[in-house]
Amino acid sequence: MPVYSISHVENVRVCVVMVGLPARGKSLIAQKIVRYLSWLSINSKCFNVGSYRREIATDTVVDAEFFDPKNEVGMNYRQEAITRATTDMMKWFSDDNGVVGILDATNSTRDRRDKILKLCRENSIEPMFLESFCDDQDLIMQNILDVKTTSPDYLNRNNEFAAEDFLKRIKFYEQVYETMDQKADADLTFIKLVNVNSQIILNRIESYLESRIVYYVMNLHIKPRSIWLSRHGESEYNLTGQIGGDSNLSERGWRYAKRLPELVLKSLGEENKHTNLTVWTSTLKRTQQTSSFLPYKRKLQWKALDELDAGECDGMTYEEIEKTFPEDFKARDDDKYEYRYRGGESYRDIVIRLEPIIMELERQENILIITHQAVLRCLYAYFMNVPQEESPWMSIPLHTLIKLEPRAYSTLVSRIKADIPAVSTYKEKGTSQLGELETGTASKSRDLIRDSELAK
Ligand SMILES: O=P(O)(O)OC[C@H]1O[C@@](CO)(OP(=O)(O)O)[C@@H](O)[C@@H]1O
Repeated sequence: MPVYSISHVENVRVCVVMVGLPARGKSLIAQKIVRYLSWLSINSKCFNVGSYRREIATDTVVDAEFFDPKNEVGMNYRQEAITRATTDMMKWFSDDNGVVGILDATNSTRDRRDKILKLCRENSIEPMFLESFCDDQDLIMQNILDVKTTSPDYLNRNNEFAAEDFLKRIKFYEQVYETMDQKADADLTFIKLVNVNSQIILNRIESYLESRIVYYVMNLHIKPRSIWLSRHGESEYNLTGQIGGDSNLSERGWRYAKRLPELVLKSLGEENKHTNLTVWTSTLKRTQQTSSFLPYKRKLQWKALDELDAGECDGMTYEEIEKTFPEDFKARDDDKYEYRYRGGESYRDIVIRLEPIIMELERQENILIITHQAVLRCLYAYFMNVPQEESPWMSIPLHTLIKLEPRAYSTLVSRIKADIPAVSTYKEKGTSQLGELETGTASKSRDLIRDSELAK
């Protein structure tokens, strides 16, 4: 049976129109919304007007003066770029069943916003304006240094030139910028974030989909932090190849539990060794036993982090499942993301129950999560933007600590192996056999996670 999501039930299509001066983190917010909604299977796409402008304005110098509102050449190119972006977006809504399109540009004047509004209304798309208003000079400078100095606009330019030129560009935009206003824009649906989220103004949020986006952006923060992910140590069920259950750790699993504090310290590095982590586990014994030697006071159990419920297959090996329920076994291999165990769950079901976890993770700072193979795949897929058809097939070996460092436009991944062997719990498509013993040190070619991998 198909599982419906909000976008099927409501039949609403939303165009999120970003608003704000340059260097206000608009692109970052836009990309995060797309990643979050895509993870929830809501068809969403970002249309970055700057990329369109770079494609067309190739025969002119693009420096700060290009953005002078009195510069006719610049204005023409910018007009052409927004026209192309909105045309592509409308085409995407109709041809590709788009649900949430994000128009990532400054959209800084009321005149420009009125035109977009009109276009949305003509195409029966709900416009929702999302302004990032920021007058905190430190935040602005940080954004310029983090992002703009690496922008394609400043290829082969040094950072000093880039920062100075960019400040000039902002000055030109300030001449015409009109912020969203509760009186002047009273009829519009909008969210106004003031200095990231120190103040949030909401106006006419109507659909459920819009309210999900509001709730998500309200929880975002930009403080640097890391998230550590680990499967529990090898369990007794892992040794016998049985799935599910609530078994204890094996002798090697306990060894991993004892080694884990050392791995975490190594990953924190000397200068951060006193960082206080919060540890999240599932309610199952194997994750709690794995966390038992960690010196951190705050340890929380989440039911939502429990392993995929295998229903009638709980406690069976893959071979037994293939013999007892051959059709189910094949159906799962054919579409592992959607397949729901008899009386149990699918990967899609896990994603749905993990949503509050993702929301809380966005709010929190340094968290170490000890959970299970399927759950970890889903969490990893969110941070690394892994497509649905791939995520259930990712190999996430036992006895390995993964560190994620969310950055402006990517998430940095590193991992430390404990050097304690463990069985493989990885089953390839088309077989009921599990892989060979993991040595706990070597990387396997099928691993989708590579050291220092970057995900857009
Ligand atoms: O989706 P697949 O690849 O079957 O992986 C999920 C399975 O991983 C297992 C191990 O085989 O996780 P875990 O080690 O956390 O118990 C099973 O319990 C679970 O059903």
